[in-house]
Amino acid sequence: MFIEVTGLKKGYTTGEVRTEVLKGVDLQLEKGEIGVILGPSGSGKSTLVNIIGGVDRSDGGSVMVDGTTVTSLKDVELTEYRRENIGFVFQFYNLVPNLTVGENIEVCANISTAPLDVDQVLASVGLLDKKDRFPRELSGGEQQRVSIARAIVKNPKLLLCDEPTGAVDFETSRSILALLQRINTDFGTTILMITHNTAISGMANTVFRLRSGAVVERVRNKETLPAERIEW
Ligand SMILES: Nc1ncnc2c1ncn2[C@@H]1O[C@H](COP(=O)(O)OP(=O)(O)OP(=O)(O)O)[C@@H](O)[C@H]1O
Repeated sequence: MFIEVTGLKKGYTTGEVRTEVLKGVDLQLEKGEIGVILGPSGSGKSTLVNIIGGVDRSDGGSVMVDGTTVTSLKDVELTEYRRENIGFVFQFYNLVPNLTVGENIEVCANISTAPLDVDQVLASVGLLDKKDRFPRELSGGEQQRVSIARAIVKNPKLLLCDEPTGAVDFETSRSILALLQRINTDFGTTILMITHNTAISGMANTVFRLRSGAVVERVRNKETLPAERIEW
């Protein structure tokens, strides 16, 4: 199993109030698959994905990714794990405003041990002609494609997407999802994606429904839907 989350727990203490956010989450995903996490606001989706990606720590349980027990890593090892293996895509693109499109991607390529070619990655997201533009000169959908290029230039094993289509319209969403599907096929990248949109679950191999900090439903799709055929 490529991702194996077992009994994962996480809580936060604010003042004197303790909130248990993840109450024993189990989740498995095979290598090269697409997993979708659905769930209401506050159910713990981002917290779960942040722990899998090594940006947050759990209180209990374990996360294994490609044979590495992420939950046992020391801080320095966790940074290396994240840098070498994980690409992140967020709802709001988090591009550096005073760097060009090309430079935004090069920054990530430069800290990776085996990066892909920047121009090749830009071409694969259809933005080679925008390489010298600044993020503010691009549409929302184009900025999201830059942020996807930035995430994949280091050729990550795992791409974690937190509401990647949350800020764009229907047509742009479909093209972003089609791009993610193509990355999954072309590079064999395993993708775990958070969304509010149940229509997107058709493109997943496995759909996990999170409620109040636990996976309450797990659905395996026999066939996955091409993003172009998703409707909502
Ligand atoms: N650093 C933090 N300190 C305190 N509470 C936090 C922290 N991070 C998250 N929480 C709380 O944990 C709960 C789950 O948050 P999380 O962001 O994981 O949910 P989510 O399912 O991704 O929600 P959304 O769909 O709204 O993004 C929320 O109630 C949130 O307020």
